[in-house]
Amino acid sequence: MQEKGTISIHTENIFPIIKKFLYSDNEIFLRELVSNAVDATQKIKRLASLGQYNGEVGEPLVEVSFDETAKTITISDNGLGMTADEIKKYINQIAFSGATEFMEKFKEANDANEIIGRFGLGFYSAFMVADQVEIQTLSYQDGAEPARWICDGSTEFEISEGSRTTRGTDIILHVNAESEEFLDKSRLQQILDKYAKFLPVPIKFGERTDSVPDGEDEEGKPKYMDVQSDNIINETNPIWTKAPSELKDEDYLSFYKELYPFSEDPLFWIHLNVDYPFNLTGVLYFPKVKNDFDFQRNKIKLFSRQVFITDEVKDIVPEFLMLLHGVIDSPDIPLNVSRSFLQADSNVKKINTYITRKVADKLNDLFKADRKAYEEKWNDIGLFVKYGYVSDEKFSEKAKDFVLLTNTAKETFTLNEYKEKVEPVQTDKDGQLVYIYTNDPDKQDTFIQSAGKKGYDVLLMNSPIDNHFVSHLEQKLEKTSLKRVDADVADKLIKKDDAPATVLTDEQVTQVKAVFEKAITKPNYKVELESLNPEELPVTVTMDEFMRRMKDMAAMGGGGGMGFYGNFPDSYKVVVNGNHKLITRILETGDEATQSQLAKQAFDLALLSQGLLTGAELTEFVNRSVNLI
Ligand SMILES: Nc1ncnc2c1ncn2[C@@H]1O[C@H](COP(=O)(O)OP(=O)(O)OP(=O)(O)O)[C@@H](O)[C@H]1O
Repeated sequence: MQEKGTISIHTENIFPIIKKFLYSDNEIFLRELVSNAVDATQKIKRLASLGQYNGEVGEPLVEVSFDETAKTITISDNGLGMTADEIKKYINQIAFSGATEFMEKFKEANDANEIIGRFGLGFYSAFMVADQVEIQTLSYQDGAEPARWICDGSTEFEISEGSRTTRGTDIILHVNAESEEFLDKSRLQQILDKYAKFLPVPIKFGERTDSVPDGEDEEGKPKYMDVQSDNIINETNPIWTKAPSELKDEDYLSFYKELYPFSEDPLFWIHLNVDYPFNLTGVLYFPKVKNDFDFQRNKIKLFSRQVFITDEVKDIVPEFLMLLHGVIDSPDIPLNVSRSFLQADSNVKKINTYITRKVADKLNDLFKADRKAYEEKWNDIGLFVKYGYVSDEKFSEKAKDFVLLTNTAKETFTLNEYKEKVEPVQTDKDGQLVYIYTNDPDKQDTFIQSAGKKGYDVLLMNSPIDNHFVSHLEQKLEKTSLKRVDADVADKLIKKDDAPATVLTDEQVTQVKAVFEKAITKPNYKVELESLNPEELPVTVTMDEFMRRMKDMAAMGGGGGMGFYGNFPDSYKVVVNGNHKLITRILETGDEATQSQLAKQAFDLALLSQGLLTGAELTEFVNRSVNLI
């Protein structure tokens, strides 16, 4: 048997194009060829179970080997093999409808995966690294002859009698000059670790030597001997393929350690297992999250039938769950995913929804089953529960029952509990609930104390997500607004009817205002007299809640015209408590210098309590204080 022919595509120069285009991620040739080999061993098993093959199936095995001198890499399997006719059918007729279509489409393709996936060019990825590709194969079929196919990457091929004596296939790559990096043990090991670590069929790569006990020597000491065995690089039954009932916590933890050797133990995990309307298995872990968003991204590995595809799961896993670790395996996601595919695929959207639901259910279960343990974990999970609450409508719907609020006394509440707690005291005269929060309990301590005196509770909102969380709460909660504790003096944070009456006449108000305006030389500080509780501080410096939020958003790069606010200088309100006895003192001294000194001192004290007094102003304050005592 000897036959020469032309591969049936119409465009002569297609290989150079494939080669050039695919060059960037050429390591995937190994993934493609090993996957084909695995498929071949699984197919023979299936044929046997269907009664279409009566021979010995044996233990499936795929072997990857290389020869530095001959410059070859060989992928061998004991799968179903191919007859010469099958080679012609499956290998020669490239599995796409026509070269014209390919030529048309490749222009818009974004990456190699996209081309391979769309046109079924798995086998041909071999030409990314090889000048010449050879197949030696023997089919399982009765009376089959071994066949050999060789092709140099042009459209010319040759089929002849092969030399294989056992059922299965060898794919021999004659590695090209640019790809010699692959003729290296550790490089190949690395690629296999990446893509083949959890394949369902044993993958052999070289041999390993183990030292095993071998009785005792004359002196009674234990003896050891070296035993050679196949170096199997993969775990054929990783935990996500097993039923949760078969697994113990240790199994999940040790798998986690295997995936992320240097990480702390995860907080908990979710075993995913669904077969309708799409097929998906996996284990997602909740890591200990520090307050750094990006650092731990891309920790979820995506598999398709145990073949690693990518760790960029952006479109499959909801954005807010990108901090999770673990694996997802779905045969409904093709081996060669590309970004444009993922975005368009309806299964992907369903998977996304499913994962969101599972995560929400798990959190809800944890919360219900052991609230104390849940609260202890809140430090770590709070970040993504809040992230999910603000960014994902479906999640938010469920999370409203287990998202927690923490106050400055470190007590935690659900949204409902908190509402009940503060409703009696923190409802304003129009029936609007006002939640008060701090984002910096040290800096805002004076304000927190004042709010406390009025019986107000202060929430802690000092994580990176809290800016968004606050706005979102305001949208979600009925008749509720949130104010930072320093947005106004405590008396005015929540508008009530019982404001203390002013003791000053209009004329006195004007007089005091003038004193302060003269004493305060800083720009953008606007003086206002208010009639507050006499116990309150004589002067308080505040920044309007709305203005501050706009500026915060502008600082975080928020779009929608926020940049406009960023250009405003900070502007503050200087609230002078007209009912404080200091004001009476100011009015009583006729001496302008003393008036100014008292006003300055009170103003600086207000700045000082908020950490706003620094540099030369601070020195001046200290000197003035020394003079006063
Ligand atoms: N090791 C092998 N043993 C038996 N048949 C094989 C082997 N490798 C390839 N084949 C045959 O060649 C065909 C074409 O392989 P190729 O990798 O190009 O495409 P595919 O596996 O069908 O799709 P994909 O693009 O997903 O890899 C396979 O479907 C299979 O029939």
